[in-house]
Amino acid sequence: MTVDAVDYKALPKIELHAHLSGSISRQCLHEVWLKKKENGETDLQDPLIEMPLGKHDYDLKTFFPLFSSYIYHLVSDVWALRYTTLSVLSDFASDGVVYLELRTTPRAMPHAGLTKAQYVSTILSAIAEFESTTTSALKTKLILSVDRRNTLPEAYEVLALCRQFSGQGGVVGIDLCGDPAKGPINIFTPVFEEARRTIPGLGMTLHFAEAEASGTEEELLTLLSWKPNRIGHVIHLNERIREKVKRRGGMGLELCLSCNVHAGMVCGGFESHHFGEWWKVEETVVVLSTDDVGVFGSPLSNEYALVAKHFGLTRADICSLVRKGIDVIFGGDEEKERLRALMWSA
Ligand SMILES: CNc1ncnc2c1ncn2[C@@H]1O[C@H](COP(=O)(O)O)[C@@H](O)[C@H]1O
Repeated sequence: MTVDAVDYKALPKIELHAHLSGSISRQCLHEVWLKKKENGETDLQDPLIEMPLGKHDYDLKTFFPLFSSYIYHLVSDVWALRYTTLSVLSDFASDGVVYLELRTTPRAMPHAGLTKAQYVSTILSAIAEFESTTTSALKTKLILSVDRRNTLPEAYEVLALCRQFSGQGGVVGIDLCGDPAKGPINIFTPVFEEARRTIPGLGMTLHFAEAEASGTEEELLTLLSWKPNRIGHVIHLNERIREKVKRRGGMGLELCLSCNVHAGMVCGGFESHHFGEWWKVEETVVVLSTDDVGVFGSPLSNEYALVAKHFGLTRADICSLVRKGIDVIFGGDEEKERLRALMWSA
């Protein structure tokens, strides 16, 4: 059978690197805007004008302000948070995602009287609502992100929320994300070390070598010293760091092709993407991810189609790639069993 015969949407897939606010479709943002406009609650421009359909070429300079100066002003109350979360879940489910680890930076919404803990519990309630009211196979867990722009006390707040909502609560991991031009990140060492030491079963994933500025050997050695289970993007690393990543054994690599290509984070287009270098490396586990499907416009099914096209993966390669990802999820052994039963073996 040729690779063209794979139905990438129907292929049961796992998504491990998706930022909640960046995964909201423009149509959904437009619906939120319409309601706020009707209620006289916003002066913002229509999302379909601010972020026209088909525009995906945000680079690292234009990308981060999109959140702080636009999306966060639209998703600014419990109603919008619940509405957009349900829409994101529904989009992943319709794309054939059966297991999702959604990540988000806890955000208080003072005008709506929402604390960071209520932000997290609103999202967890939306996940529970989605799972109890649809027939979809999608199961979703949450990862809480520390932003590189955070202060140390803010990072400790994220840690406290991980503690509060981990276990049966639905939070399965902690992340470091945000603008790679901001730093240094070594101020967060005690937070991530404490997460590792004191919250049993909490996974750790870190944005790693995303840009030249965040790819210094000093930063990458610090990040590796926190002992992450997974790292994201993995672009600007030298041979020594590459060897260390391999030597760690079983490290998950969350690779986001469309994001990296559209944002100009890699040179040479899809066929030069470092997926080509990593996917056959036995010591690591590559997991294709969307990062911000609302911004970059490529659903996970398309990411699989892209690697098949640009790197010649066969149907068997695709099935084995997607199944291998199960080993590095944070959702526990029972979930791994469910996924092994669901995933196609070839
Ligand atoms: C290029 N890829 C990326 N690199 C680093 N951080 C990223 C990111 N994509 C998204 N974020 C982080 O996620 C936040 C939005 O989602 P949440 O409000 O947390 O759900 C952004 O503000 C940014 O800090």
